[in-house]
Amino acid sequence: MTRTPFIAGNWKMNLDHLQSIAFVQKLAWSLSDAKHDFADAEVAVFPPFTDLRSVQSLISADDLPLGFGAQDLSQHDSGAYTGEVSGAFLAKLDCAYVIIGHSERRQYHAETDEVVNAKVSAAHRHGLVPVLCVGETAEDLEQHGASAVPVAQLRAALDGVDVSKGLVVAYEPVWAIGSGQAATPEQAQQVAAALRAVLAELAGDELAASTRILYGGSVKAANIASFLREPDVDGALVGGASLDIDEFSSIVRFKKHVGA
Ligand SMILES: O=C(CO)COP(=O)(O)O
Repeated sequence: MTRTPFIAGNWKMNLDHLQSIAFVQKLAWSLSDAKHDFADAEVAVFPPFTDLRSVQSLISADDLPLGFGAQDLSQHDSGAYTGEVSGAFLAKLDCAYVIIGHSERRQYHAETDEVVNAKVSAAHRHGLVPVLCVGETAEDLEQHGASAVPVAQLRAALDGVDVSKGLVVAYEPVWAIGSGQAATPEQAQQVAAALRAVLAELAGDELAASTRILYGGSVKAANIASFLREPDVDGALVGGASLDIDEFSSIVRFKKHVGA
């Protein structure tokens, strides 16, 4: 079973819609000279909601080899939910993906496992592929080891969910996010393998073998190859380094080390 490597850039709350246009143009230019290297990797950006229309127009007008998605969605489809954004609206903007359950949403916006589960279903109702984030805090790591919390979060998020509707899992240890201290490739592999075992149990071996599991947390050009060499790590969810065009395109180029 081959899984196409996936390099995803989570811009978080950075770049307004005008900046996003200049950024995507430069990124596409920077990637174009590496086309032969990344032809079989998938690259996607996750801009703020307000940029999505601009990014969509640019990517479709110039037929750029980039996917895109949103950083969150509402668990509801429409109605009196001030400030929320429906998956239906994201689908209308051609988003392929939506990040769900990022630790910053869990931490600063009190998103529980139940809310994350409802959001995964909402994404599926609208044909969006969730990029489902799970990960342990430093405290969890110390008390329970690396896998326990991510595995529990995955089980809760997928309770009652039909995984065949599409799923990408991102393992992001909270302590590694924005800290400059990435997990070791061995830890990323250990947790990715544990997550894949849960997918096999819930959805069968075939779906587990075809679902991409990303690592996220202080990924940069200097360490991407070490993660992609691990058999169960299929790509990266990149935060800070996705805002630096040279760094992000170097990360994308490193995909050629997969399976090396
Ligand atoms: O949270 C992340 C991606 O979703 C990772 O962020 P950094 O790459 O900045 O550590």
